[in-house]
Amino acid sequence: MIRFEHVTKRYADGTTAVDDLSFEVAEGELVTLVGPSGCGKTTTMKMVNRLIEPTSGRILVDGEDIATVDPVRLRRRIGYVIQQVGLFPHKTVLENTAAVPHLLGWQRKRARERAAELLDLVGLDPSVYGDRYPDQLSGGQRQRVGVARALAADPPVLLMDEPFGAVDPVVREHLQTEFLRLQSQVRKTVLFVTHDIEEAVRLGDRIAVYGNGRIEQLDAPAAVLGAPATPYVADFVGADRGLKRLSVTTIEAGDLEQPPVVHLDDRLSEAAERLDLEGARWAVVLDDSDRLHGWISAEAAQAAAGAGAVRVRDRARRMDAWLPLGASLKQAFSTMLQHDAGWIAVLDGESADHFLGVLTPARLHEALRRSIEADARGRSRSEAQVETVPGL
Ligand SMILES: Nc1ncnc2c1ncn2[C@@H]1O[C@H](COP(=O)(O)OP(=O)(O)OP(=O)(O)O)[C@@H](O)[C@H]1O
Repeated sequence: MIRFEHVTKRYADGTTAVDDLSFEVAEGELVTLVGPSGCGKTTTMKMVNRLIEPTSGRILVDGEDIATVDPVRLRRRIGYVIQQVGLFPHKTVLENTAAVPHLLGWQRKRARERAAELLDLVGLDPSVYGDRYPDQLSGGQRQRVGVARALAADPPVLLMDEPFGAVDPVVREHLQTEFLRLQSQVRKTVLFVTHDIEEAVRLGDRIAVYGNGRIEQLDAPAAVLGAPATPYVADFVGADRGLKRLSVTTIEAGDLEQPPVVHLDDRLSEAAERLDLEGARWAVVLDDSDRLHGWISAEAAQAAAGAGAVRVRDRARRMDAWLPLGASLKQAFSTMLQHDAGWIAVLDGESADHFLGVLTPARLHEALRRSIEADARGRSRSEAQVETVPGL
């Protein structure tokens, strides 16, 4: 969809900002450009909408050499979101969002309807925010209007230059999550510039690590973190890249442990016996329809059997936290911490009504090590062998 062929940009003062760059972004793909300040990310991006012209080489958008396309016509096909947003201060949120369709000659009513639809899509209720002016919004809300505005004319390509750079880390993470949800619906071809490796890893289908006008590595986030191509990339992604992988490594069925499972209506004495027989300290408790209810400890089951309690439901404890298969290890770890839990139940991703097993901290650690080993050896995670120093 976007193709760079031997593109070089040398500024008038002799600075080579981009040096013989060749790569391609597929249709519907989100590629993050990440690297330290001054390495050529913004120059790369601005050449796509012809705000900057390359010194040599060519760029194709949807098969067409953009040097031959009128810049104004080209920019209609390319949404552009920047850090400073650049909303018109004297226009309302709705008018700002409708600005591009308006320029394209859409009828006023249709442009406003489309703008309202997009505000809704980026999480801003148009009936609440539509008539406000930009200075009546928070920084995060202004960024969302920027994204809505860039999407208003439904361009196939989006260029985003540090769009979430100016907001605090909590709002930033929130905007990233919403943007991922949005992108899964609209599937634009996106080039996304950031100097934050965490953001690059979280958002990118692939990430391009820049160093001095060149791409040092272009690969899936897990591969860049697991097997950096050069010492420069290893240094840039950081010594804690194992930890960063938590957010891009997903829970697989093979990672789960299978504790004993009992049902709410089972007799406590039988549950106690089962736990004893299997040498387990607790069991997962499911309801009649096999949905997760919580857990019961071996102690509670044994003690209660003599104290008038009859059924598992009399002593079972609730556990509301669970994760779908395919959630990230980072989500699993943070959910465990949030609930002071030594395990987290994993349910079937689609309907979330089928209990699959539990993830424990030890299994989480093993899954992470396996995924690193698997990437380094080009194998699947289930084939990777890891040796573990035995615990106490
Ligand atoms: N108009 C210009 N004239 C001369 N040099 C320029 C010009 N614009 C950018 N540069 C230089 O080109 C190089 C790449 O700049 P660019 O803005 O593309 O980097 P970047 O990776 O986006 O940086 P940042 O993360 O700080 O925005 C830098 O050395 C910069 O100083």
